[in-house]
Amino acid sequence: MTFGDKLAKAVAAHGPLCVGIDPHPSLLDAWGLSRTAEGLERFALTAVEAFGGKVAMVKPQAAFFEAYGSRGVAVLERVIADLRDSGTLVLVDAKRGDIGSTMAAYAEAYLGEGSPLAGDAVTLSPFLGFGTLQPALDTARATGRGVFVLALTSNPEGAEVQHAVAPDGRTVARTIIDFATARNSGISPCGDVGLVVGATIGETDVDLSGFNGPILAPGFGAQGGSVADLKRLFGPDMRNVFPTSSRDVLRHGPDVSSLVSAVRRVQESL
Ligand SMILES: O=C(O)c1cc(=O)[nH]c(=O)n1[C@@H]1O[C@H](COP(=O)(O)O)[C@@H](O)[C@H]1O
Repeated sequence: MTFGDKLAKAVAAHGPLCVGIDPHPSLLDAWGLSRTAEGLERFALTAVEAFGGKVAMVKPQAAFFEAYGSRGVAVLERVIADLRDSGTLVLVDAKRGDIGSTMAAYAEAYLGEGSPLAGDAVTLSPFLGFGTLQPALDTARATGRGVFVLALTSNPEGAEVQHAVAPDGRTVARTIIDFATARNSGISPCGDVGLVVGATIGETDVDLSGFNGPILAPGFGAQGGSVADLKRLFGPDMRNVFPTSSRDVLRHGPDVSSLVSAVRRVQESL
């Protein structure tokens, strides 16, 4: 199965929502958990219980696990394994990007067959040059996994880099979109190179109509992005758009049924 096949199956079963597992220290406090690896584990496994098998994709944010060292990384490995067992796609949000030779090692860690940190996809940063991501694109293609490449991020600072104009007259974001479009060309039902386009980017004239891949839309929920923003940015059918929300769902924990209800409400709103 290609990554596009997996996405299509997941969307048909659950709709396009992605939910983030971002164990912010303040959320551990709010859930009555300690800011320790044990607290992290309880938080993350509660989220897995609530979201596994109920949404198309779950996005654990790696840094919140790495903050607890090797024990936190072990929790991330368990989260990835348990979610995959539940049939939910896992997008590991590690935002990797490095020179090509080192990128091959990141590719093996997050996309390699049998790696304990490999989910179904990983987020990548292309700001060392899109070409440096090639080892990850190749590993993803070979293992039926996917990547989501930052293009127009949800944070206000993103524009200073992403709207900058290259000597050929294209913006940096346009260049990234064009590379991703070329890589996905001709693949059905959609390519394995996704883009990250924030729900909060406001008015933009960036044309995504030729892009044949999934789009992750963060900024939806806690950062202010709404369903109306998604429709304005991506059109009414929102084909292959995966809005992702972390805090706005997680704040309903630790009660599993409250978390599930929050997910259901967001799914209905979409
Ligand atoms: O790649 C991402 O996931 C990402 C890209 C981006 O442009 N903006 C963005 O917020 N994210 C991530 O999406 C999540 C948003 O969390 P909430 O604002 O709590 O919904 C965090 O894990 C961010 O790291």
